[in-house]
Amino acid sequence: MGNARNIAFWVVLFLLILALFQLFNGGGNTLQSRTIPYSEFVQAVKDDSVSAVTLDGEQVRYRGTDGNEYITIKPEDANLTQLLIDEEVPVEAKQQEQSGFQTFILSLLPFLLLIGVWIYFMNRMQGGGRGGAMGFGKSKAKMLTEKHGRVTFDDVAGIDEAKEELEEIVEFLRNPQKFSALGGKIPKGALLVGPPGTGKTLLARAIAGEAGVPFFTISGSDFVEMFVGVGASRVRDMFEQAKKNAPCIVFIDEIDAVGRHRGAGYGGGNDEREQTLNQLLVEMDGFEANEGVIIIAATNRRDVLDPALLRPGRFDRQVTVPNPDIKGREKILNVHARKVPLGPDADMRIIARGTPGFSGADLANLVNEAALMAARVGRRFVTMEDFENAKDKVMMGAERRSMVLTDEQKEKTAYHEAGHAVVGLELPQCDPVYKATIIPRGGALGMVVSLPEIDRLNWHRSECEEKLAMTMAGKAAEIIKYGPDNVSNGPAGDIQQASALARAMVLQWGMSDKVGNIDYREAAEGYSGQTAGLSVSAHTKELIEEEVKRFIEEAYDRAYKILTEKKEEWERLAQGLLEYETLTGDEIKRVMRGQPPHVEKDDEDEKPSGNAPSVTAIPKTKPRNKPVGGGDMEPEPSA
Ligand SMILES: Nc1ncnc2c1ncn2[C@@H]1O[C@H](COP(=O)(O)OP(=O)(O)OP(=O)(O)O)[C@@H](O)[C@H]1O
Ligand SMILES: [Zn+2]
Repeated sequence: MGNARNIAFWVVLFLLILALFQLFNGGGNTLQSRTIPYSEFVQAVKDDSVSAVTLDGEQVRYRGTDGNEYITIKPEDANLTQLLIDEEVPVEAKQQEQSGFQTFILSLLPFLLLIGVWIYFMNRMQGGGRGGAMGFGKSKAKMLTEKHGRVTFDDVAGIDEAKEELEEIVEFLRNPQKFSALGGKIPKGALLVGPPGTGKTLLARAIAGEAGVPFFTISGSDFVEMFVGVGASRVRDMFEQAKKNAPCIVFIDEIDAVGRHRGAGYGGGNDEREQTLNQLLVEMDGFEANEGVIIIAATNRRDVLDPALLRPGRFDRQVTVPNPDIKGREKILNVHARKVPLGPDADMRIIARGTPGFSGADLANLVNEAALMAARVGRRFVTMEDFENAKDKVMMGAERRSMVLTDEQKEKTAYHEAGHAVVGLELPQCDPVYKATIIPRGGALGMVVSLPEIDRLNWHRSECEEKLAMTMAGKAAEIIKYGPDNVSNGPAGDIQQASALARAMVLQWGMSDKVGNIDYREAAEGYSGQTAGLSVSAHTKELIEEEVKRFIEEAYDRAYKILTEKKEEWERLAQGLLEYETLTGDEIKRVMRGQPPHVEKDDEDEKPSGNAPSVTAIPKTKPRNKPVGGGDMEPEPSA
């Protein structure tokens, strides 16, 4: 019994009693008027015991100073007007005659109103809203059935291991008797762990869809209420509902909202949350695995969960749902592309290649954006170009064609981006340059995109060095072209990327022989005063700084050298970008050779840029590959 619900109940009851009291008190006034002889009325007027009179033909009503109402009939010969004037008695306008019934209803009005309010309140508390959210003590779980669209394993792609691990649950739900007859141990709960948007909800729904059982969904944060006891009673109610509908699946999203380590709460013990969590534990222990209720919870913070949740008999099965790899991305794209008409050139493999770090939800969004782009220009199918644009939009923000750039800014951007591209193409270990553009997008004035052919998990030092050189090429280009005095803040994004990569090389990956194979990241945090860190000698600190700087400076010099050697090609590419604004990998190569970017169909046999290079994201330390060279900052007025 939710406390809050009780309080509300008593408040409403109190109001009702108050209303009834009022009714019998005040109501009496209008209902009981006493009829008196006219002479008595005249006497009352003279005695000043009349507060006001109402005239209605022969009938005179008046309220006496005693609070009662009287009625009298004026005899024909009496001069009432004169009497009222003499005695200065105010006359009130004649009231609308009301039937007895109307009067009755009217007097009941406040009472009815209160009943209405009361019913509304009780309804809200008991979840009168059909299939919808339930209030206070009731679980807020929403039940999804096949009416809401059936989701099956076919709709979930790219996370095959996770699917396999959950197959067993589907089997069990389809045929609980078979399992219990064999005395097999059925998991009561499974915990899906993984970053946002990787399809945890989808997976849980697919289990329900495959097994053909109802699916209850609730978010951990729905249990968290300010009233003590409400969360716990919601948990209880949720389990009751689930048992009634067994076999079924209960999905608790963001379980960390309730499931945080007890005692390690925010700002010291949170009674309500702990009580809720305890209730959850009690309920999970309280039902038998073969009752057919399976609890699936999702979190991206396994580390904060209370260990009690992970004990056998609770969420003893843990399934990792990672971001998809390149193959997985292709499959997910295909799943979502089923719903849109594709142009003949649309190749999901290439898109998968260009979207490392994208989650399933990001990819779904990408396909949707591409379809919108096609619709906007009135095409009936979605082309590769739409996908490209959608990808750039998702990654970098929308194109800002309307942004006014001076010719000078445009030219500088063109030389800067051409610098990245030329160095990227020159260095063999950089990822292939896929595209260069000087159309502003998001916060960047232009960018060079390079795509790894496969997801890169490890990096050699020489590759890192080449990547650094490509990143620093933008700045080198600006200096060669405009001189050190005229370098802009354009390379700010590059410098940030280069610093992050160089630091990782030195502090984390042991790529500096001088610093050695020691992970100094914690110490580096100490630098910025965040943590005490472990103590590092002043000498080592200097060494680290020196080495980070050396990697970057050497990369810069390398880029500078390449650009001076390849000055002509670079110049041609910059001019080409100024003319065409966006060039693909093949077009870039042609323009650099001094050919027109677009070739006639018949000699288009070149495969997408062979072994050309590029800089891209720093592996693992960066969430998503931002185009290198990309993120060139737009000049900020103040910066
Ligand atoms: N593996 C996948 N296969 C197909 N579609 C996917 C996949 N992963 C995500 N999606 C798409 O992304 C949408 C959102 O995914 P979902 O809500 O299941 O992610 P989630 O992991 O539960 O995220 P969160 O942790 O933010 O709740 C899905 O409805 C689906 O369209
Ligand atoms: Zn740049």
